[in-house]
Amino acid sequence: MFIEPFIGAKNKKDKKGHIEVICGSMFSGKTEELIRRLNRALIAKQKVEIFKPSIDTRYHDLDVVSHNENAIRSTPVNFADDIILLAGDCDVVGIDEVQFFDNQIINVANTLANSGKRVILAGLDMDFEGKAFEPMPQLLAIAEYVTKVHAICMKCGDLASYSFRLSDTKEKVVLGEKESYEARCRKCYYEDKKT
Ligand SMILES: Nc1ncnc2c1ncn2[C@@H]1O[C@H](COP(=O)(O)OP(=O)(O)O)[C@@H](O)[C@H]1O
Ligand SMILES: Cc1cn([C@H]2C[C@H](O)[C@@H](COP(=O)(O)O)O2)c(=O)[nH]c1=O
Ligand SMILES: [Zn+2]
Repeated sequence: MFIEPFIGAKNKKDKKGHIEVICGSMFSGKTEELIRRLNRALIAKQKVEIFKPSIDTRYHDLDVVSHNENAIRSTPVNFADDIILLAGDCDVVGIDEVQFFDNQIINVANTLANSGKRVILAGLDMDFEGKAFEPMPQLLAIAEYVTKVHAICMKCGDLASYSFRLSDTKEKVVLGEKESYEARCRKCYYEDKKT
């Protein structure tokens, strides 16, 4: 379990910001872990703002919702830069589904952290083809703290780090849930991967 480097106790005016990234496959618990950290910051009476890309309306227009229906209120944004304007004077910024932002999210994360905020980003590290999901590799590079979480392989029950797409669609962005994707371990993912 991730132990927060500091939470509410530090003197606000000389607080240093930093970036945390939570990554992994679909169903690996990224959103649950994001919600857990944000709820703990709220308990510590920190001012928290949460964002998600407006493209992601799978469960709810406003809430960030995990696959097991944990939820936290968020602000959907069209562009990464909107987050700078909307974050205001908060202490903690949480962003879910970061893989759906363009590379400007890297500058946004740095700007927020450099202004003293704790920035927590959650998203897919790989797409359905088993390739890096930009801009995640760059976010991993600039983060002070990285957590990779794992799902359970739907074929063999081992730990899973791949998101296997059940349909033949080749577009990179296809929103979906259990009807469209399965968490798989390396072996089970490559056994059935379409070339
Ligand atoms: N194959 C799976 N492996 C692990 N958890 C799964 C799986 N399929 C469904 N779940 C559910 O998904 C939850 C995690 O959901 P969530 O935090 O939204 O994941 P992510 O954001 O990584 O997609 C788990 O607590 C569990 O209830
Ligand atoms: C692998 C992969 C996934 N997606 C989509 C499918 C879901 O809508 C989200 C991921 O959600 P989660 O919270 O991580 O379960 O991304 C996609 O568009 N392209 C892909 O390659
Ligand atoms: Zn497997």
